[in-house]
Amino acid sequence: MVHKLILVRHGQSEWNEKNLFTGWVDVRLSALGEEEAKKAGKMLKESGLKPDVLYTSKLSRAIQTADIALDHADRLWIDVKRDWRLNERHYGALQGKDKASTLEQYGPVQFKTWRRSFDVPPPAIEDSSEFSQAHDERYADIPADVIPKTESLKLVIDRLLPYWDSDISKDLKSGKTVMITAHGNSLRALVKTLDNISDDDIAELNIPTAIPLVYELDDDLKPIKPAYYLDPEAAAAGAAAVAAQGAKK
Ligand SMILES: O=C(O)[C@@H](CO)OP(=O)(O)O
Repeated sequence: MVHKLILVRHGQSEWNEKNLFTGWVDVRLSALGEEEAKKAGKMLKESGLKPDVLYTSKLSRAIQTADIALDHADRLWIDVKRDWRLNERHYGALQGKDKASTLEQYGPVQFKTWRRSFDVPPPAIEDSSEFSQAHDERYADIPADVIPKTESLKLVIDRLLPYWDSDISKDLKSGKTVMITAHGNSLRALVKTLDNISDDDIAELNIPTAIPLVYELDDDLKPIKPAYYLDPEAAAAGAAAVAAQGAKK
């Protein structure tokens, strides 16, 4: 049996537009992001893919993207599961900082290490920071010492894979088409695992906003062919724009 998995990064957020490190800060979609989500829904509908269940993070930009896209795909009614383990990578003390100024201040090597290295997390955020999630009620059921104060991609994989095993993979194996709307780095964590990408090579992988990425998986949930974007040209341009983000003012 072929198991279908659709990954969608949220549309452009207000902080993507402003070029700020975001992580767990709960910003909403920009007007462009809402448009991108609509397009994603239309692409889904045209493709004939029919998600049966939706997984999202606990962050509004992923939730909004899913709602808009599913509405335009006539699938707004499907079951939904939200979990913090699909959240964006926690960006630590970088949350709220301008990417271009950070690149200028720390230089390209440190900047890329913080953004794209596999296992180097940025400095931790203080609980007193206005951009900390230490007291955010949506995480009230998570033990305080489990709520991250910063994360590397490796730490994202460590928190995401148990959820993949306990929930997402079960729905896939039962024959459901699963759609996940999440974030640039939480999706990089998943793609790294599904495609078995090395710790070094993952640095060069960027996920564009709101273009569905489709996996066809075997019974062991291994890809039976390379995953494909529903709009490959737009995806390549979008991924290049993400890679170049720090350079923008
Ligand atoms: O700021 C962030 O949370 C992420 C995604 O928008 O940025 P980056 O692509 O720099 O990891």
